[in-house]
Amino acid sequence: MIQTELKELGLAVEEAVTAARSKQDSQLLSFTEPVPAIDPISFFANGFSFDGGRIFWGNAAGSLMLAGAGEACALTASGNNRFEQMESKWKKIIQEAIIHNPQRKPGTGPIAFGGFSFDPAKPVTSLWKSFPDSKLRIPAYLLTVVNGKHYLTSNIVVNQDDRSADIEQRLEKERRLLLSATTLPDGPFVSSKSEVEPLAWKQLVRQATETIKQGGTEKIVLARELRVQFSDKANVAPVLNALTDSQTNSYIFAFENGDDCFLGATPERLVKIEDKKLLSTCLAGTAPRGITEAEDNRIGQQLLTDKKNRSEHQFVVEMIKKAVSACCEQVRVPDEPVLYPLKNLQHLYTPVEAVLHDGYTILDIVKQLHPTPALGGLPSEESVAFIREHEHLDRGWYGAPIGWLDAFQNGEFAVAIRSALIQGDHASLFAGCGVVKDSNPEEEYQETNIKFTPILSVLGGQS
Ligand SMILES: C=C(O[C@H]1C=CC=C(C(=O)O)[C@@H]1O)C(=O)O
Ligand SMILES: [Mg+2]
Repeated sequence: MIQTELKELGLAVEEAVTAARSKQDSQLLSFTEPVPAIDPISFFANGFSFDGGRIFWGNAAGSLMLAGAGEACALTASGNNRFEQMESKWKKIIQEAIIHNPQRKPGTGPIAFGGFSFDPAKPVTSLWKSFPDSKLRIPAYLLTVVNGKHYLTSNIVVNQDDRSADIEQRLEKERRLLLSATTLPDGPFVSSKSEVEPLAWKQLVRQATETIKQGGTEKIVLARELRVQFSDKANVAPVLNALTDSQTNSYIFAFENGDDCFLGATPERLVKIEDKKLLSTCLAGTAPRGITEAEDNRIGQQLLTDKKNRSEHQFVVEMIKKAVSACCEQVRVPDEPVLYPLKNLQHLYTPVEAVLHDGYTILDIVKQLHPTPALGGLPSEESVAFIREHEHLDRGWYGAPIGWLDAFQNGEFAVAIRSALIQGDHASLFAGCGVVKDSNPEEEYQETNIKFTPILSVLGGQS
């Protein structure tokens, strides 16, 4: 990584042009500076015409928001060693980049933002055709809001025959557009919806419980799809706005790839790393919220002591604890879960804290953890094989890691659930649930219905 001294953007562009000419190859310049406050959703809305697509991230704590427009570079990787491929591609980009980022705040500078498919061994259908096994994008422009401060990072690929003055002119125009105030367009409205094969899905839950009872597998997470049609082409920015307003305690994410956009509001952190400190989350076991406080408390207390939900949860705790212990020291995991309340439902929640051993990166941890038994099952290989063979669904990026990493070994990935893939005037919504030996198909079906609610309601559908 070539770090430049504090300087003006124009001088940094000249330095990058000189570097491109001397190595006779393109040069990535990443320039970060503080900017006046702007709503990240307005920034996202302003970026609609930028090639490649837009990204959005709001962490569950509300302390970090990212909005990106355009694509400076894209990293893709496929197959079983996609995490390792990504790691080496990312390292190479960072090593060769010219980076001007004096304040080095997490989530600023050249970040790689994107996601992975749930299972690279499952054949891809036309539904997910524009989403590869994994893709991380360095956005052309990135707005980072960290602890209330706003930073703009411009990532520019400079070619050897570029002229500094032309680049500066283009940057000025695009930055002005992105940072201007805007009014959000109207959100989508659902004109019709259809559940994909609900009866066959309940039958599959029955089959999974039978398989579990025969031994060898203890938990299998099954998911299903709900398709919705909009009255018009859907605008994404107002959907993100509604998710941010309505889904507290959740990560709000969006990855737009060409004309398609995958977005959602997930409560499930996979891993966060900041200054070597690791946080992970065990989240599994579900109940609805009550209407009155008394009813809510009663449902919560029942959830905390319910045998079936506790077993669903415990499989996740044991697996995450083991995976984290392999790469970390000072691993701390409470003995008992607590409740994690969301707008429409509540979960059993156990946080995991640890300190990362030297030599490990966030992608190593993502590889170790994905899929946790909250999305795959236990044992992992057998449950994923069952899903691959029997589930009538192309999960695509649903249920898989989505997030970002920066050049300073910080990053955060969530598990992409409570999500939808928007494709013009229609969308597919996804929801799943942990099936254990005493799961009841009708109850699991109802659980997935509640899990559709947060995303369905912001898409303009009935809840
Ligand atoms: C698979 C999903 O939820 C997982 C996360 C939390 C609780 C779960 C459950 O109780 O079944 C699931 O394991 C989903 O929302 O699509
Ligand atoms: Mg469940």
